[in-house]
Amino acid sequence: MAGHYTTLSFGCKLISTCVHPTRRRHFTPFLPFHWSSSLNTIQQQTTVHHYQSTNPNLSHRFGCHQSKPSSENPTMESIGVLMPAPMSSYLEQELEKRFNLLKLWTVPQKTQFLKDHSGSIRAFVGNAGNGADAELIEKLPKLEIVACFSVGVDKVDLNKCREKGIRVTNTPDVLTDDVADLAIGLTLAVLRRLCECDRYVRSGQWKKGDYKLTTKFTGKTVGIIGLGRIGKAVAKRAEAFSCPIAYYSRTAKPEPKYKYYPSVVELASNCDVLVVACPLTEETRHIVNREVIDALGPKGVLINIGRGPHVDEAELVSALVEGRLGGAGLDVYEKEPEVPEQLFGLENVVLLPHVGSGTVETRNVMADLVVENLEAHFLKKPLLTPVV
Ligand SMILES: O=CC(=O)O
Repeated sequence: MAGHYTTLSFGCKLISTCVHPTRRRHFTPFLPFHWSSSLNTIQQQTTVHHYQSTNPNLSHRFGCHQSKPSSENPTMESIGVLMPAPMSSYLEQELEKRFNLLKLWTVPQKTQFLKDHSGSIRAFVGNAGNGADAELIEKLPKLEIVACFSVGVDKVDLNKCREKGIRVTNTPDVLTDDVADLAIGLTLAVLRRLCECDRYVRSGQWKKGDYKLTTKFTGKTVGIIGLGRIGKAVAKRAEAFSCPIAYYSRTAKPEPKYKYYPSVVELASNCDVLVVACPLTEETRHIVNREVIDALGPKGVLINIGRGPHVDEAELVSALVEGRLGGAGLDVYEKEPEVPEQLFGLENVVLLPHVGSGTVETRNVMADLVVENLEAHFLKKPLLTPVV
């Protein structure tokens, strides 16, 4: 390792992946002037997203009143908003207040239902697992906007949307902290065997002897693929654990504290934690392949909080089973909710059910953002977080 990295040597390597919205800016529209001064004060103490929310919890926190929803926009009630699967009861409730919410999962004859309502469906709400592919988009001739209840838009056919002039929004920023927190949580869980220790206590094994020694996190080198919002948030947290930070991205960033590597293999060879903080695209599919896994080696740990297809899962499984990789903390998988069963018996692996942004607080703010993007669109105002 170059520079200050050369002085450090560790008994363990870590790789982490996460998704991030590379092209999104911090959004500040609709911020009333009187908020600005209170936000400035709050920002000195904590991370605050400049986002005017109808979420009463946030309104209370920011000392401002809740904005009025649908009553001001009665014409919106006839707009059909299609939701393919349950995502958040709060989101459903807020959409139902404003629009004609059509819950596809509640109807048995889905094809007929889509035909019957294709004349009124002008919006689609997707999430990480439920997107709008070309086939669905073709079935909805009146579709104007796809609002994703997720930061990742890999399940939406963006080209088709561009071609048809359909707008697309996502929920960046508001989930960054949770996803980055989870990356650190998974890292600690794998290195310190937190889940295995918990099982040890619950099964009564502690009475027969102490748990074995584990691996220290503080000071390990964390490598990040893609230094976007989530990548930077992971880096910031890892810095608090005195971890040197290294990263890969298409071009070097003005982050002199962090060591840049021009390839993922080089990064994996030179770090203990590798964070793939890039969106899932054709370019980043299987960005963690056999070569990267081998470069990480038997003391390395892969943490994936991005998308399953960032990693060649078959290669990952065989590397873990054969002991060619030190461990893995996974929140995402190639064919969710299917998880390779070969991983179930491995104590150096921690498996989560895609819960990166899954806190009540964050999901409610994400829901507000979905609703406000839809409202902005139908009121012909600028979208808060446009992708297309
Ligand atoms: O995976 C979750 C998201 O993209 O928000």
